[in-house]
Amino acid sequence: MSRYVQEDVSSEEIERQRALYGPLAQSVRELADAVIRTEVDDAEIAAARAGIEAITERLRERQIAGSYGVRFNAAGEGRAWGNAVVGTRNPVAPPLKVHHDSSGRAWAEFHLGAAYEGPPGLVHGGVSALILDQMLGEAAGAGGKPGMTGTLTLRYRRGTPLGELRAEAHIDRVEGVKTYAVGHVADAEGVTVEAEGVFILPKWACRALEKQAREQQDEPPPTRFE
Ligand SMILES: CCCCCCCC/C=C\CCCCCCCC(=O)SCCNC(=O)CCNC(=O)[C@H](O)C(C)(C)COP(=O)(O)OP(=O)(O)OC[C@H]1O[C@@H](n2cnc3c(N)ncnc32)[C@H](O)[C@@H]1OP(=O)(O)O
Repeated sequence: MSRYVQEDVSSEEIERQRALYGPLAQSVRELADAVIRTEVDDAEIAAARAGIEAITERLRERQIAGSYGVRFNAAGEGRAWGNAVVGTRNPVAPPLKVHHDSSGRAWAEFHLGAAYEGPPGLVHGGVSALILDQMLGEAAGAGGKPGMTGTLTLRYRRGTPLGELRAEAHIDRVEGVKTYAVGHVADAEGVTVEAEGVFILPKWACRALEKQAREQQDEPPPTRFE
């Protein structure tokens, strides 16, 4: 089943939901950080666990079947709120607020805390790959050619400290359905991880985009999601 969902919701309703679910996810991020770092006594841990399980049960009373997917409204606004990097509703996502320009550039400033640790005090290499996968994909989408990651190559130049970071990406070149993008993660001292990747507009999406273009004539299809 496709997780690209067309929903008839207004921009106002999207804003209402963002204001509701964004802070909920943020509270759970705080919880994850607190769980890693707490030093309270055993009885407090047991009580906290019971409280958390009760809340989980309340939220489970009504659930989406499956994952959140990507939801579009009639205005072409796309919501990838379950996305592991940018998802407004996903507590696992830092989340990154990605800025774009139409030349195929994407950038974000963000904070990675204790939940993203690999080597002591440093960001897990897989987390850096996760972030760069998204950022290079966002650059490809910003340039008008969204795609699935075909190949992603990383060079870890030095450890990335947990804390305030910046990621950037841009399109290097486009060859048909393949968009080559490059980017990096940096701390205040400079680049820590470099990435290059090829993002491929899948055959099924080519067909969907052609159909959409036929239906909407000159309106460009949505290529970015937040
Ligand atoms: C209504 C609009 C919809 C738009 C939808 C776009 C979706 C993106 C959305 C949102 C962007 C936001 C940002 C997200 C960022 C995160 C992205 C991820 O994490 S993606 C998850 C990880 N990646 C996978 O799971 C891919 C799994 N692989 C596949 O699905 C296919 O293999 C795919 C789509 C990559 C290619 O399949 P084929 O059937 O469409 O095309 P074939 O004919 O095989 O290849 C086309 C060309 O690409 C090359 N190619 C194929 N696979 C390659 C690869 N792995 N590496 C390099 N080149 C590859 C081929 O050699 C061919 O090149 P030649 O035309 O001959 O020059």
